[in-house]
Amino acid sequence: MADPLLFIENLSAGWGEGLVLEGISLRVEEGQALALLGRNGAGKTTLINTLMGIARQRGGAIRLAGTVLDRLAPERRATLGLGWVPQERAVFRSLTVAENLTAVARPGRWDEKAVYALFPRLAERRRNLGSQLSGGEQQMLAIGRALMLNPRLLLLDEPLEGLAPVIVQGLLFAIQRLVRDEGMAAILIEQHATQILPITDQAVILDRGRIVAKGASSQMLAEPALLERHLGLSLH
Ligand SMILES: Nc1ncnc2c1ncn2[C@@H]1O[C@H](COP(=O)(O)OP(=O)(O)OP(=O)(O)O)[C@@H](O)[C@H]1O
Repeated sequence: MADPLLFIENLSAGWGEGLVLEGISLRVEEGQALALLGRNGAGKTTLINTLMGIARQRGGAIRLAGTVLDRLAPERRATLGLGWVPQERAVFRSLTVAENLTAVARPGRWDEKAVYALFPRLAERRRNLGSQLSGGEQQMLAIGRALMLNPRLLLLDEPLEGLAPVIVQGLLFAIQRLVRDEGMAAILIEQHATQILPITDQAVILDRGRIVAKGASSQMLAEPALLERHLGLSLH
């Protein structure tokens, strides 16, 4: 059988000597979007940071399209196809929007024009500096910049955090276009399960560093008791 796009088996990882994640196994196929859910401190960011080679992998295996990532530097993982949008967005504040995008460009389907088509707001702001953007615009730019790398798998760490509801709706719509219409494979971290489950294919819930539930996103949406138990959500 062909390798999945992302294959994680029995992964344990943490920071320094501390272990945060244990026994994590999951896979993401080409064109699939995975929701990574869990309460504060469950280990979601640690998992993404382990994929990027920033948190420390202690055991298990990570493969991207068959290539073992385990000991590779973050830059190498980006070159192999991981497009990471960290929680803090980290746009270049002293560069314009256009410069932020072209600074990291690699050839492929995603170029400046394609990013502006996905986020028309960025086209209007293309001559503005990173420091002049609103939180929502910065998030669009951070996603656009990751796309300019023409990644195989996009890793979005809480892209909706701290944004006004109207901005959240716009971003969700763009992310939906990306994963549904463009078939971009992605892992999306989100605190609010009900926002992200409708636009993803499968979901994983982490609790205290372990996977406590896994399945089709549609199935999870249909099980409010499960979400309530693991996420403390009330959907009524
Ligand atoms: N950069 C870091 N250095 C050291 N420890 C960290 C770091 N980032 C996270 N941790 C620790 O890892 C554990 C899991 O946190 P993590 O941020 O992965 O959870 P999370 O599910 O992403 O939560 P949140 O939604 O609050 O970001 C916590 O105990 C946290 O203190």
